[in-house]
Amino acid sequence: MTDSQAVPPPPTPSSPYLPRQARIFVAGHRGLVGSAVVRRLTAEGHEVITRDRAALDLRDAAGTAAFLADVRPDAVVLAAAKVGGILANSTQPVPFLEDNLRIQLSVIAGAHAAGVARLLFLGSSCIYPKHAPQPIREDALLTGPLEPTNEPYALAKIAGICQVQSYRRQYGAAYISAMPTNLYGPGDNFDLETSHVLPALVRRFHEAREAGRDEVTLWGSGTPRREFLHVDDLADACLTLLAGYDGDAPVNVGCGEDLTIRELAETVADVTGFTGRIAWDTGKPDGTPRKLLDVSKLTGLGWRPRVPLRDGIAATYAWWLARREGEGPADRP
Ligand SMILES: NC(=O)C1=CN([C@@H]2O[C@H](COP(=O)(O)OP(=O)(O)OC[C@H]3O[C@@H](n4cnc5c(N)ncnc54)[C@H](OP(=O)(O)O)[C@@H]3O)[C@@H](O)[C@H]2O)C=CC1
Ligand SMILES: C[C@H]1O[C@H](OP(=O)(O)OP(=O)(O)OC[C@H]2O[C@@H](n3cnc4c(=O)[nH]c(N)nc43)[C@H](O)[C@@H]2O)[C@@H](O)[C@@H](O)C1=O
Repeated sequence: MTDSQAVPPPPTPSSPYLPRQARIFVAGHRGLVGSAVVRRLTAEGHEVITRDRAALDLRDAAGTAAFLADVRPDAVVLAAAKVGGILANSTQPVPFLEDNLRIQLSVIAGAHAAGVARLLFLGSSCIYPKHAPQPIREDALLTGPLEPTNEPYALAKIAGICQVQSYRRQYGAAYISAMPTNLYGPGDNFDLETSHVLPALVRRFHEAREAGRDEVTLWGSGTPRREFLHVDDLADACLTLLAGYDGDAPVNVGCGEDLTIRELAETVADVTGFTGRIAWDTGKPDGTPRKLLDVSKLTGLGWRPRVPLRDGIAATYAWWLARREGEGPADRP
């Protein structure tokens, strides 16, 4: 059990930006982030509106605008996106660029046309330059070249920030952007080809132990540093921002600490009970060397991360095992 499950976060005070009775459309509600945001908003007593992708493809601007005009939510959380780890980003640049641009255009423009007063757009820490000074402040945006493995995705996200800022500037819309670091938790993608590193490691070590293998090969050199935030902490941050932030600049969301991929691997091996050797396939990309976020803007609003990394990994491992036993293959559709 994670800390956040054991002790519920304090209720967010009712705010002019997000009244207690606000009806909120969460785009991407089946994903890692969207499902956590739905849990958190529901716990706060909000009415949450969702649509499955089969009923509404958010790349369809006309369909999305019609849906939003019909439902008229008070607020939108845009957590729908084409998302994946370093390999998926490298091998599928077209949907990482185009799907994300199209989803953002549909949802943000559709929300404004429907009179939606409040919107939170989720970007990613990969928007910052590859060699940005660490920890990375929000004003590092557009100060240098991007990391090539996820440049199409990063450019789509930068366009999303600019779109939000443009609606603020031209129409005075109270739309805002958050830039989360690498996330993990229940609801994550455990497909080894498309996932991020943390769920991939959980699965690799578990399956190696189960099969009695004494070596696991991971990607890259193990030297890049990453910051990992539990998705329940991210959901709390989304509430903090929706209730208390109305600025032009995106706001970083991270835990303020990072570690090497090798250190992460050792922790995950320990949690999953794998005692064999860890090998590194240096033919696979490392990606950006480091992307630790400066989170002083968010902590200045009173938010704090609550889930320690090791506890969060153990809870995520338990979630994946339970889901696997209950529902067959752990991969998402
Ligand atoms: N995971 C991470 O480490 C990080 C994530 N983020 C950001 O957080 C947000 C959410 O990411 P995350 O939850 O991890 O991603 P997931 O892949 O877990 O979830 C994405 C969601 O978007 C939905 N979606 C994708 N395309 C469409 C579409 N065309 N129409 C309708 N729905 C669609 C998916 O639907 P379906 O379930 O049907 O596939 C899914 O529910 C993204 O903006 C991402 O950039 C930022 C930093 C790190
Ligand atoms: C959130 C962020 O996520 C992506 O960036 P990333 O942080 O580089 O992504 P990642 O989690 O996939 O990898 C982190 C590190 O881990 C190493 N690594 C080792 N072994 C495995 C492994 O088995 N799988 C994966 N995926 N990585 C591995 C891997 O080589 C890399 O050095 C962006 O594309 C973009 O989508 C984005 O915004």
